[in-house]
Amino acid sequence: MAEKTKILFILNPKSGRTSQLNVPDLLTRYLDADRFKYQLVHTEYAGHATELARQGAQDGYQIVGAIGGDGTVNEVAQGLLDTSAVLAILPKGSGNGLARHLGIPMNLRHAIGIINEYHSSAIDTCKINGHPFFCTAGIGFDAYISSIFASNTKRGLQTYVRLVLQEFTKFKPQEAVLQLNEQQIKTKVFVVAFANATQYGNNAHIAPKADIRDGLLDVCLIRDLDFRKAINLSLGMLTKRIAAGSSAEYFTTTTINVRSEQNFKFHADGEYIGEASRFEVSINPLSLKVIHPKGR
Ligand SMILES: Nc1ncnc2c1ncn2[C@@H]1O[C@H](COP(=O)(O)OP(=O)(O)OP(=O)(O)O)[C@@H](O)[C@H]1O
Repeated sequence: MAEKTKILFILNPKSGRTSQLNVPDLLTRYLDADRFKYQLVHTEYAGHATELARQGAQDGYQIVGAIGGDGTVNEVAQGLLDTSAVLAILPKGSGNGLARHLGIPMNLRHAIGIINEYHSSAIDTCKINGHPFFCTAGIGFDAYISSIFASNTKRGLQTYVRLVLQEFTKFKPQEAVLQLNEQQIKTKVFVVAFANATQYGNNAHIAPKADIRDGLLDVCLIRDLDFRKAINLSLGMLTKRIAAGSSAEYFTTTTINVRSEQNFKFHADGEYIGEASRFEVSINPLSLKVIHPKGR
């Protein structure tokens, strides 16, 4: 009999839907026990998932599964960079941007079914000032919101929307210079989003044309926004029609540099990282293997 494939599942107990999900029970019932043997570990602090994933890959687990939201997926995926282990995602977060992009079902039973099929391929990975990201990163308003969100005791979509509405009028665009494709753009910046995947999570598609395997970053520049344009933009994100609107401009590139006189806050996969006045964002084509539904 063929040897079973070893999976290490890493669960973030603090992520998203904390409800009555009984992950051990779901894994026992629905993961194909003839094909896989697994171990389930819980994170104990922020950043722990990266250590666990790296150790798991070193210990010979062929698959390392992230059970959580984009923050957990980011941490696990970081630990798998430069290893041969394959990333699996069981979405349990509030946004689940990468899982949604890859067509992984939000229902955990069905997501386990995708692991059972074990169809995988490589995706691009990116870095912003050395911090890996796999879905989106950004400077400006989205990072400003993630910085407040990080210190909020309540998470979830409702909190996020409330913060956006509350903070929108307070936020002032800043001057910056963008350097990409031998082009220099000196402009006010409300948001610059760097997209590997199409969405922030929750089906908010900031870069509807982004292809996660094309070796290119999709850059979305929003110079300034009034309330009416912001509503249009939000609707555009949800209907994947943002590119047709006038508030957002799009570029594709392999590297982009941004500099400014003032600091910008920045995020990677929705997690607030800090502030800087210079940014280098780059892409490493097809550098991480991920399990996803066939054809995605
Ligand atoms: N045991 C832990 N205790 C406290 N924080 C943790 C723990 N494990 C992970 N974290 C942190 O929890 C944060 C949120 O995780 P995650 O992003 O997966 O959930 P989410 O915010 O609900 O989902 P999404 O990003 O999809 O909206 C991450 O910043 C991660 O570092």
